[in-house]
Amino acid sequence: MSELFSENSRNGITRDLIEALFPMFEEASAGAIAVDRDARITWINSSYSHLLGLGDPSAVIGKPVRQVIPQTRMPEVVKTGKPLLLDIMEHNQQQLVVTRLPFYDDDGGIVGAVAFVLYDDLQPLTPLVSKYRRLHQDLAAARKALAKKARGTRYSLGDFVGASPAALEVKRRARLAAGREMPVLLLGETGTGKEVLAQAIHSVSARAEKPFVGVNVAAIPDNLLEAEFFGVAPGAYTGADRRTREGKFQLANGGTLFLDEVGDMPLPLQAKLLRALQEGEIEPLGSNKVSQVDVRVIAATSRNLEAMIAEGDFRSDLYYRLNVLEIPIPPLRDRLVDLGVLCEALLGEICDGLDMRGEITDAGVSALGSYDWPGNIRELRNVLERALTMSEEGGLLDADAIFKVLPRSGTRPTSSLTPQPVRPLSQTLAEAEAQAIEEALVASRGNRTRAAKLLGISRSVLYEKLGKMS
Ligand SMILES: Nc1ncnc2c1ncn2[C@@H]1O[C@H](COP(=O)(O)OP(=O)(O)OP(=O)(O)O)[C@@H](O)[C@H]1O
Repeated sequence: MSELFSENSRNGITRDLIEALFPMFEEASAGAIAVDRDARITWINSSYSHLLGLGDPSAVIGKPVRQVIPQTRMPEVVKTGKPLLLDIMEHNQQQLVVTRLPFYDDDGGIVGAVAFVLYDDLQPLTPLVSKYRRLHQDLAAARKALAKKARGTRYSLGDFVGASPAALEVKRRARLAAGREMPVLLLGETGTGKEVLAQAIHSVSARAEKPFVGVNVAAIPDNLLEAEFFGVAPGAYTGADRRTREGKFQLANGGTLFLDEVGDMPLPLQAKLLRALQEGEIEPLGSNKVSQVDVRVIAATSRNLEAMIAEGDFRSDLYYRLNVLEIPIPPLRDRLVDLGVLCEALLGEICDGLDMRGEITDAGVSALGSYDWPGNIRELRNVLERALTMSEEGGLLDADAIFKVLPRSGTRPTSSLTPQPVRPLSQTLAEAEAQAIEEALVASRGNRTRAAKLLGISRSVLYEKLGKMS
């Protein structure tokens, strides 16, 4: 401590208080350092010198702090006299959360500055930051939903983002579907935007002012599905409500019923659904009265219904009834050219209502293109959200930021249930290395200097490795 405050700056009650508090801060932090008014190191504690990987801490005393910690902003604090209360600093590829405070002599002149490393690992903060962002997103989504409440939908056709020929074809068919009353079948992997599209079709159809009701068949236990779809008559079974419970068909009357994951519907219910669609009438559970409903059905599935029909798991008559207009939605990996516009739209959504910007560089977009996106746009959104949470560049995502959060595998993850043959370690390592190099080259658009930098190796080592790979 004696080295920290000079003799003439140690007077006064404030100074005493600071001196009393200092050991507590120092102990609670992951490291502390002080500089004089010329930003030269006057003191560094052992935990910080250990964290920075310095051999002998006394060897750095008197040195300009930038010489030892290139990214530090202590010179700025000494110069402006303004504290930097929470800052993220990178040192040797490690992110540190730092607080820097100036200190003054009794005449108000700046004597130097002190810094505390509050966290030497951002990981513990991730849940907090994510939670904060999620709350803001929920708020923004709730506001958006309220604005669209009259329509009962959150999405319109403009929300299905994409300018590739495949995406434009999807939108063309959706517009066609909106203008007609026929049933629509949306086919696509998980996260490709089936629900976005179903809501969009409804919101530009003649039924737009009527309810849009969605039901995910896969999410409801089989024994509850019938009640969920067709409702329950009062006292239908022991313990049933005395009042009528409306099913999704009644709730959607006049509007659109979106049947998500229709391929997961058990066969007995398929028969009842077919009747409801053919006759336009439903029979609530425990009732012997049928009632008329006017519902337009949009169904969706990620399963191969034709294969299910061949196996006897899906009724072909129901399939033909649902599949009057089919809209196949391509997986993201088949329309990678849309990555740029999708990122722009998703980053805008993620940052909506937050005091931050979210942007991605061209190299960041190329890095995203090296992955095959089994979870499609939902997964893309999650990756961007994670990258923003971890980003240090004020929300600008470059290839480094993307690779930090992108799942390692460039191909679909193989099922853990499928035992993989054990191979020599050298072979596995060589493959992993080749993949990392490929990813770096994709991210750098073939620029080898940049690729080497991304990989943290010299250009010559990269050339040597490329030579061995070819
Ligand atoms: N074309 C798109 N443009 C913009 N955002 C999209 C697009 N497709 C999907 N999304 C976003 O991806 C997420 C998943 O979309 P959605 O729920 O519609 O997918 P889904 O195909 O219905 O998935 P699942 O089959 O798992 O229910 C949502 O956050 C949605 O906003």
